[in-house]
Amino acid sequence: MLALADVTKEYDFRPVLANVNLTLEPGKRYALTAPNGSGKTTLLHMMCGLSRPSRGAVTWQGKPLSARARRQMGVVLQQGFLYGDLTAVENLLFYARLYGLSGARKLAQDWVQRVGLNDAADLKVKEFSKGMKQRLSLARALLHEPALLLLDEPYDGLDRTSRQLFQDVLSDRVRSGATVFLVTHQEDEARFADTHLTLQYGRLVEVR
Ligand SMILES: Nc1ncnc2c1ncn2[C@@H]1O[C@H](COP(=O)(O)OP(=O)(O)OP(=O)(O)O)[C@@H](O)[C@H]1O
Repeated sequence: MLALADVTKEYDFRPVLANVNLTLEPGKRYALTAPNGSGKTTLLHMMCGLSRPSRGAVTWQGKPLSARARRQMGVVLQQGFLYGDLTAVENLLFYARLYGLSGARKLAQDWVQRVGLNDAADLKVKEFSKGMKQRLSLARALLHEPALLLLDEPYDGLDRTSRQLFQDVLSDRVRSGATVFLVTHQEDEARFADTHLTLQYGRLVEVR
């Protein structure tokens, strides 16, 4: 599926990532832990096509990242991609229609329930707490059943119940054959991964 070949990223000629090579496999969990400012978000943004490498290539099934490839991905990033003036259900409906999914309303309602937001289904998202927004972002990212899920510190600020919910939903997706790539500051989370990665001086290395 997604592969990075000799990917280097510089900001104003300052290297952040150097010659990163990575090939993701279906049905696997990856965790990336590394200190603040080491380039984790930068890497994730290149993986989902939000930013381009300075050198090297990001490919999907051997071809350059296209809009079609990006439809195979679900992302939970620091920016939630949610509309504050829409309710939880309306947000999911918006994305379901954007993806051209059939049974959009039922799907939106099911996902609101799946992430435990039933009581807040018709509340505007601007009235949501951070944890509620994160739950809705997870639902938004999974609506279209992506083959690859990329998450940037999804557990940040979540209570134990929300965290367990995330873990359950992610495990469920992996069992269905999806790949999960998780950036986290929580080393204990990395234990659940098939592959634990870190960044050292801009290079991606496996933690053994
Ligand atoms: N758009 C940008 N322009 C210039 N420099 C940037 C930009 N984005 C990130 N950087 C720099 O690149 C480096 C890596 O940033 P990045 O956000 O990828 O790190 P991170 O590992 O995700 O950090 P954190 O754990 O704090 O979220 C930092 O030094 C940061 O200042």
